[in-house]
Amino acid sequence: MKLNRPILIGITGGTGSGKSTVARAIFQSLSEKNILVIEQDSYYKDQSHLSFEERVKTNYDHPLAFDTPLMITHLRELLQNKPVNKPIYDFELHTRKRETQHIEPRDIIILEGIMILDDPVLRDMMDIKIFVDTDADVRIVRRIVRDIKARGRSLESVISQYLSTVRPAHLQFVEPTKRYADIIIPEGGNNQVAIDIMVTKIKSVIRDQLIKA
Ligand SMILES: Nc1ncnc2c1ncn2[C@@H]1O[C@H](COP(=O)(O)OP(=O)(O)O)[C@@H](O)[C@H]1O
Ligand SMILES: O=c1ccn([C@@H]2O[C@H](COP(=O)(O)O)[C@@H](O)[C@H]2O)c(=O)[nH]1
Repeated sequence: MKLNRPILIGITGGTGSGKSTVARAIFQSLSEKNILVIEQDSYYKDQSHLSFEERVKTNYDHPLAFDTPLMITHLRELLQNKPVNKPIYDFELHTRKRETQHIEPRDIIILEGIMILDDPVLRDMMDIKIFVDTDADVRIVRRIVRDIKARGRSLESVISQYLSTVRPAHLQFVEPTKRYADIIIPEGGNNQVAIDIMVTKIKSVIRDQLIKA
């Protein structure tokens, strides 16, 4: 199948809300496997010019922490069926790796991240916008487990970062973008009814694009 142009689906929500889990569930439920998932996290700014101590102090929940112009450029290229070299982010070192990942364009592109509905240019590029809505207490518990297991953090550092930057920035920048979503999915990946509705909608957007092709 080759679509007239690739479809871009945005999935946002707070940290630990289940964005990646929803992206995976949509991928698994679609028989069409020409899908690419891009994490906004890959586009955190390069901080190799800073010392590790300085990098730890960065507010990673502020829109300015991301290299949004580069992400928009890459998404535009993918939507024009061109390949890109995507940055790779190292969460333990808080900076970009030297190597990049070569990504070929696909018919369906899922972009997931905490701040993807904040930028009006990015919003306008999306065919479907999803907000995964999960209570803050559930999200922080999930984040503690994940950050200790997968991102090399201590319990104290996760709690201190959550209270100083993650929580205030969530209320200021992430939560307000809910108003831009086409659909709000409570509880994320285990909400099979919402996943089925999204898959039906994605199939209808694919059909529209096939008719235009
Ligand atoms: N509905 C759920 N029930 C239980 N655990 C979940 C659920 N959704 C996600 N998780 C777990 O919570 C953690 C964060 O989920 P993830 O999808 O990575 O969130 P996000 O991408 O929004 O940060 C992961 O370890 C994941 O396995
Ligand atoms: O160097 C970094 C970069 C980011 N973070 C935190 O990651 C989350 C976003 O990732 P999710 O997968 O959506 O949870 C964000 O809240 C940042 O605080 C970090 O800790 N260090």
